[in-house]
Amino acid sequence: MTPTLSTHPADPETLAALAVEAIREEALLTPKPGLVDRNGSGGHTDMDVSMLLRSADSLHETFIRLASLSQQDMDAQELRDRVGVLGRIGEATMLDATGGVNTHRGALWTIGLLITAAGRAETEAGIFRRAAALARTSDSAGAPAQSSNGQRAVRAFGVSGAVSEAAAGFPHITQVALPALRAGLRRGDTVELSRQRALVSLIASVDDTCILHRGGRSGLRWMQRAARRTLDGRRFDSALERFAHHADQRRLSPGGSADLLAGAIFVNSLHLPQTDSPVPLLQQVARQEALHADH
Ligand SMILES: CC(C)(COP(=O)(O)OP(=O)(O)OC[C@H]1O[C@@H](n2cnc3c(N)ncnc32)[C@H](O[C@H]2O[C@H](COP(=O)(O)OP(=O)(O)OP(=O)(O)O)[C@@H](O)[C@H]2O)[C@@H]1O)[C@@H](O)C(=O)NCCC(=O)NCCS
Ligand SMILES: Nc1ncnc2[nH]cnc12
Repeated sequence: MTPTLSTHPADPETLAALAVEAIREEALLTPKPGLVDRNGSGGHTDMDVSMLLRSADSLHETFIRLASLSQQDMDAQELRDRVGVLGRIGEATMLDATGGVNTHRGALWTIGLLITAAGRAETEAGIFRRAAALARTSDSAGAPAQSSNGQRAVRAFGVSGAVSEAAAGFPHITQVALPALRAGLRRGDTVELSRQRALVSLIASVDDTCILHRGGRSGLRWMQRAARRTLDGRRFDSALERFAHHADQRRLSPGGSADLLAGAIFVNSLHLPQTDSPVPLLQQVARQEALHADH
């Protein structure tokens, strides 16, 4: 059963359970273009859905420890350094759980920053602001020693990758994924359909270094145009199936968009007020009701 958030500031256990659940829900969402889902391995040869679920579960302890940081007093630099230490332990634990396959490095980065921020922030805007400030603070341990596919793509194509997305306050979550997700739910679409539309909206606009690494600039252009056509077409569900089929065949995988979708699902599950203005009493009551109605 999906965990519920009954108090705020939230307790680390609940936040961690919601974070793991968000990553599991992204993995299970089917169909998805190029990504691992319940239908198969998409454009990948070294992962399947059970590996993704195992990887998500392996991050639970790291998320508890990240969320707990906000309960301790420390300055911004110490907080960033401790997040870095926990993040690297989390990456090693994930790689241990997957036999060395990079399943969720990006998800750990994105949700790791968001969960650290969520331990203290009382609004959604506050979470993104705190997470961005954390991402902009350099880690005293320095940059990761090993050059990644993502870093190579950032250098080769001059795009902004996972680090810049976070430093800018996750604009693709706040301005693309969350609005698409919520518009779908408001229209009465199913949760699954709303998440699929949010994912395809992300694919249409993110400079995803996973796609660039596999397919170069032309691969990214093809994915973004196919995503746009899928959103604009009349039958979203059949267009999505065709998109998924062709992306799988081309082995173009939007791993960055998948991680940002998981981040959006996580933040949405917190049911926090979206802005910093004082929360009207009625809204507080509505939030409590929403939390209880969800489960
Ligand atoms: C700072 C870190 C993020 C590491 O820095 P790095 O520069 O190495 O990061 P990147 O590689 O650039 O990005 C990391 C992952 O972020 C996802 N991503 C890609 N594009 C975007 C984007 N535009 N916005 C947001 N996120 C994005 C992506 O993750 C997914 O892809 C992974 C699979 O990719 P890959 O390894 O290339 O695998 P394959 O395609 O399968 O390879 P082949 O088979 O073809 O060889 C998968 O994990 C998805 O999650 C990027 O990979 C950060 O990690 C770091 O500093 N860590 C240190 C600890 C720390 O401070 N942590 C703090 C928070 S806990
Ligand atoms: N569903 C998925 N398939 C492949 N890589 C991913 N990274 C995060 N989620 C993923």
